This record gives sequence, structure tokens and C-alpha cells, in this order.
Amino acid sequence: MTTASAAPAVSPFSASSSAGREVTDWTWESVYPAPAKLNLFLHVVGRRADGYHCLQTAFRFVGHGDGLRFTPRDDEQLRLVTPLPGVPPERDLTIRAARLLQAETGCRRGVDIAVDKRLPMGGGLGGGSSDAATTLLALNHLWQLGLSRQRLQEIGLALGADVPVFVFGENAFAEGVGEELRPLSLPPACYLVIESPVEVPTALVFSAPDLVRDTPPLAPAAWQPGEGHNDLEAVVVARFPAVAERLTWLSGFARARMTGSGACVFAEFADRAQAEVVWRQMPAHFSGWLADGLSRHPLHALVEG
Ligand SMILES: C[C@@](CO)(OP(=O)(O)O)[C@H](O)COP(=O)(O)OP(=O)(O)OC[C@H]1O[C@@H](n2ccc(N)nc2=O)[C@H](O)[C@@H]1O
Ligand SMILES: Nc1ncnc2c1ncn2[C@@H]1O[C@H](COP(=O)(O)OP(=O)(O)O)[C@@H](O)[C@H]1O
Repeated sequence: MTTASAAPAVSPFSASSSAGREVTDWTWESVYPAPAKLNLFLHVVGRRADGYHCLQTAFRFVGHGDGLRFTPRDDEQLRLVTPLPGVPPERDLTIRAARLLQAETGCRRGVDIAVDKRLPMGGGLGGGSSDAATTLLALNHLWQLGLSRQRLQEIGLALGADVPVFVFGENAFAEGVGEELRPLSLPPACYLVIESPVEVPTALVFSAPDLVRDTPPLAPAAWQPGEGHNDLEAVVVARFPAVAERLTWLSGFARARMTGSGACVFAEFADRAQAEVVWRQMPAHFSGWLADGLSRHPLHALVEG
């Protein structure tokens, strides 16, 4: 993460565009990237009988995220070398993903998992979901399980509504609870993402009485980048002043949005130079970073189809 007082650092997970070509600067050998996603818009269009909400959203991957290392074991143990504060290892989405794969395939191998955590938890960047998807993709490869992308997406959905898109590997227009995916071709862009010093629980936002749940559905094929809003934003802004403060500030420069159920907010710029002008003016008590929009997930080629 970069701060307002220093030039934007090039992280092992940053990607930049050069002469129209996407360059991904993965400097760590054997690190499997778990990029963040942004919800470019998010409409709540209904509710299922089980209480889950029906959404329409556009997912965009960006060149900033967590990094995972996997050391396969000859016994069946699954070990998390880097437990997260407040998350027992057995509840961590990486361990749960690995356990589901063992159960699905009868695989008798284990793994040690180390996560370099960069994405804030409860930030709306899909960090836990991305870690889970990267675990599914990496272990399918390292344990030589041969599961299809479609099957890995189904397994991912059992872990969370946001996991399938990371396995799908393409920027996507999503419906259902986020599992009905169609690939999106998005123009190059650079994003300024501002983190908020709060963790917003997704379940709290979806259970709010004031959440608008009946936004009219869009025709997916007709959606244009820039269209739409985030229905979850008003709920979060009303309860978390720190998110409201960051949105208001960023809206003074560009069209600002909250991603997912918050707490991060972002704005899109045509290129890094324009984003940097705003980033340099961030108040000292804000924390934010720049990341280019990716054209696809960095591990897309790890599974066929
Ligand atoms: C809002 C979104 C938008 O991309 O992202 P985040 O902000 O969490 O990253 C997702 O839909 C979140 O997906 P994810 O974070 O995987 O949520 P889950 O663990 O499946 O759900 C957490 C809880 O939120 C509620 N929930 C979630 C998704 C949904 N479509 N309807 C819901 O009502 C349910 O109460 C569920 O128990
Ligand atoms: N590997 C993981 N990384 C982050 N959060 C995890 C992980 N495993 C489990 N969690 C749980 O998932 C919750 C949601 O985290 P995260 O996916 O980062 O946020 P969001 O859904 O807002 O994008 C966390 O508060 C934490 O309790």
C-alpha cells in the first residue's frame, strides 16, 4: 500500500500499461497472485427465497493484491503459516478451499500456505474470496487434480458469492448472487483506491432495512462502463462516517464509488498520470494506492477453458 507522502510504490502485484501492452510486474518467483476486484457498479435487483440478494454488477480485476505461496506436503495436513488476526486457521478461506478440494477429489496430499496479506479485510475488494480462488487454481495445478474451470467455480461458490469470478478469470458482468458471469472487455484505466479505517461486514449491509432492493434490471449486453451506481453505498455511508468522508473528498475530483459492501472507495482515471495528480493531494490521514485495471486475472492460463 502506498501513502500520500511517498511516490506510488511498484508492488510485486502491480501491473502497468506500456505502449498499449499490459505488463505485469510479478517480481517474486513462485508467488501466486490474488488480485483485488472492484465493483464498477452494483445494483440489488431482488431477493431469493433463502434471503440472498440478486445482484447485477461489473467486476474488474486490478493490479494490486495478496500473494500466496504453496509448499505441497506428502501427508494430508493443511497448514496456514500466516494466520490472520481474528480468523482461526480452520475458518480461513484458503484452508477451507484446500479442504474442499481434498473432499471433492480424495487427494491424499497436503500443503503449507503462506499469505502476504495486502488487501484490507472487509474492504469490498474481495481479498478473502481472491485468496480462496487462487488456492483452488494453484492446488488444482500443484496437486495435478485436473478439475475444469467450471467445476472449480462451482466449488468456489460454496465458499462465497465472490469466489467464482476470480476462478472465471475474466472481468465480468455478473448476475444471480454473482455466479452468472459473462466476460467483459474493458478499456485500459488506472484506479485510485482509498481504504477506510473500518471493516464493514457484508452481512450487516445486506440485512439493513433501508437497503434498496428493487433497482430495475439492466439489459446486460447494453451496459456501458460508467453506467450504474452502488445500491449498498447509501447503507454504508449512513453508518460509517469514515467512508462518507472519503467518498465526499474523492467526488471533488472524479466520479467516486464504493466497491462492493465497502469500506474502500475508488475513482477511475484514463491513465496513471491523471490518477497520480489526485493521489498526491490526498489528506495525510487517508491511505490509498493506485492500480491499473487488468484485462484478465493473472492466473487465467493456469486452468484450461
Ligand atoms: C457485496 C459483494 C459484491 O461483490 O462483495 P464484497 O463487498 O463482500 O467484497 C458480494 O456480493 C459479497 O460476496 P461475499 O463476500 O462472497 O459474500 P458471502 O460470504 O457469500 O455472503 C456474506 C453474507 O452476505 C449476505 N449476502 C451476500 C451476497 C448476496 N448476494 N446477498 C446476500 O444477502 C448473506 O447474508 C451472506 O451470508
Ligand atoms: N484469507 C482471508 N482473507 C481475508 N478475509 C478472510 C480470509 N479468510 C476468511 N476471511 C474472513 O472473510 C471476511 C471478509 O473478508 P474480505 O473478503 O477481505 O472482505 P470483502 O468481502 O469485504 O471483500 C473477513 O472479515 C474474514 O473474517
